[in-house]
Amino acid sequence: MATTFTPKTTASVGKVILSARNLHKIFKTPEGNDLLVLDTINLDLAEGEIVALLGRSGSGKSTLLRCLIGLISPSSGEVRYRNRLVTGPMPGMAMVFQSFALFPWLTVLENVELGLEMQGVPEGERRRRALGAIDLIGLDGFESAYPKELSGGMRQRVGFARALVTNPDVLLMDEPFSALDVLTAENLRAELLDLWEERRIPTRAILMVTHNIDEAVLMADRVLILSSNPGRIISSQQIDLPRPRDRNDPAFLAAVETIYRAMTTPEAAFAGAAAVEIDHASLGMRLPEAEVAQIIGLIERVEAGPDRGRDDLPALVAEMQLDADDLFVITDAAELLGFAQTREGDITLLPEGVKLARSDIQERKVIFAEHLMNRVPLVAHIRRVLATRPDHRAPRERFLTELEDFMGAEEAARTLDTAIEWGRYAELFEYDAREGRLRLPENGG
Ligand SMILES: Nc1ncnc2c1ncn2[C@@H]1O[C@H](COP(=O)(O)OP(=O)(O)OP(=O)(O)O)[C@@H](O)[C@H]1O
Repeated sequence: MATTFTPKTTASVGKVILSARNLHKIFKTPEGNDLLVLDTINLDLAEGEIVALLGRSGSGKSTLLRCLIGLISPSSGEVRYRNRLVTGPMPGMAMVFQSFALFPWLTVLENVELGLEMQGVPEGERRRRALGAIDLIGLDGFESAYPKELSGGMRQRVGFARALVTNPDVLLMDEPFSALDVLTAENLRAELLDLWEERRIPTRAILMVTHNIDEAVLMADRVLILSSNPGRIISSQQIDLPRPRDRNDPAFLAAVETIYRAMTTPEAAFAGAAAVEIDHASLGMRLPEAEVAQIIGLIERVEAGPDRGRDDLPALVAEMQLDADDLFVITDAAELLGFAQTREGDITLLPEGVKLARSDIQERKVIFAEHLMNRVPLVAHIRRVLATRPDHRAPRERFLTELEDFMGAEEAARTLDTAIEWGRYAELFEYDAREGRLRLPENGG
């Protein structure tokens, strides 16, 4: 990483429109334990700016957007929109969702009108404004179509039209382009930026959640990075590049590298990577959902690469045609397992990673097993429980229930499935998916 992006301090932004002060959000796990998801969030969204919010999966980005727009209340702290306390959805703010969130039984026009219906706008005006929004977002001719007749890109246009029809002062977007194919996403991004630049929409500030570093640098004036477990804002980078931005411009590439660096600090990386002691509390460590084949594939690729054992993450993303976020899941796993380290936007293999890359299949399993037992308390715990049972078997549910003390049900299932995949590969235990039962291997493993 040779070039360094030096953020300029000239932000042509106006007064604060939306702010969060000392915001905390705690969820209850099904077992009734507290899960701190957002910790002391202080955030200002000012007039004239597009802000992108980046963070690992599960860091709390969607939760933060939902608190900001008043869909859920913070556990403590406050959100203010134009200095008024936000206690529920209010006119002036609108949201675009990743999943489009359209009603399948309503036409395009009816879906778009819905935003206004909820605000009590009379029917005639509703129709007029909905047709205007449909026209603005390039959906004319599709007014009477149903969502199932539309492509993903057209559906998301409906999602945008439904938000824009309310003339939002603040637009919040939760990964609005991530479910679209590359070209469609690029096209919609450019159109939204045109509407914004040419002031064809009254929107004065945009906050967008994204997984995509390139997209953040392409669109945003400022990029915020949220850490995981709990989510804290750990970095704010100004992107003062003229628009339209050119991805090949060295300043653009330098900005991308700066964000990669910020995303590979220990705080940004997957929380739990440092928790290696086997105690009950660290059972609650979420595992990055990477498959063994992906972890080993990455390690082999880095070991065989031009720099033998070190590589640049943006270059890997480009070469492997992955989203940065998908790559981070794999690098987080490699880091957690003690095979590699990511710093300053680079991945470097540790000696054990090099050894793994150079070993044959059987040796790899042994190395993997050793690292799992030493560094993943959940795997060691499963082994221990199986070893102490007379029949050396235990249902998956038994561990799931235990994990749900620490995290939400979905997260618990994902973490357990990851531990099972890793442990099976390492031949530490076997799993019968049909019976939902784990057991020690016949030979004791
Ligand atoms: N209603 C809820 N009850 C309990 N836990 C929840 C709830 N909503 C979210 N969580 C938990 O809060 C954490 C943050 O979730 P959130 O969806 O905000 O993350 P995210 O950064 O948006 O993730 P992604 O990028 O994968 O969409 C996760 O651990 C999730 O399981």
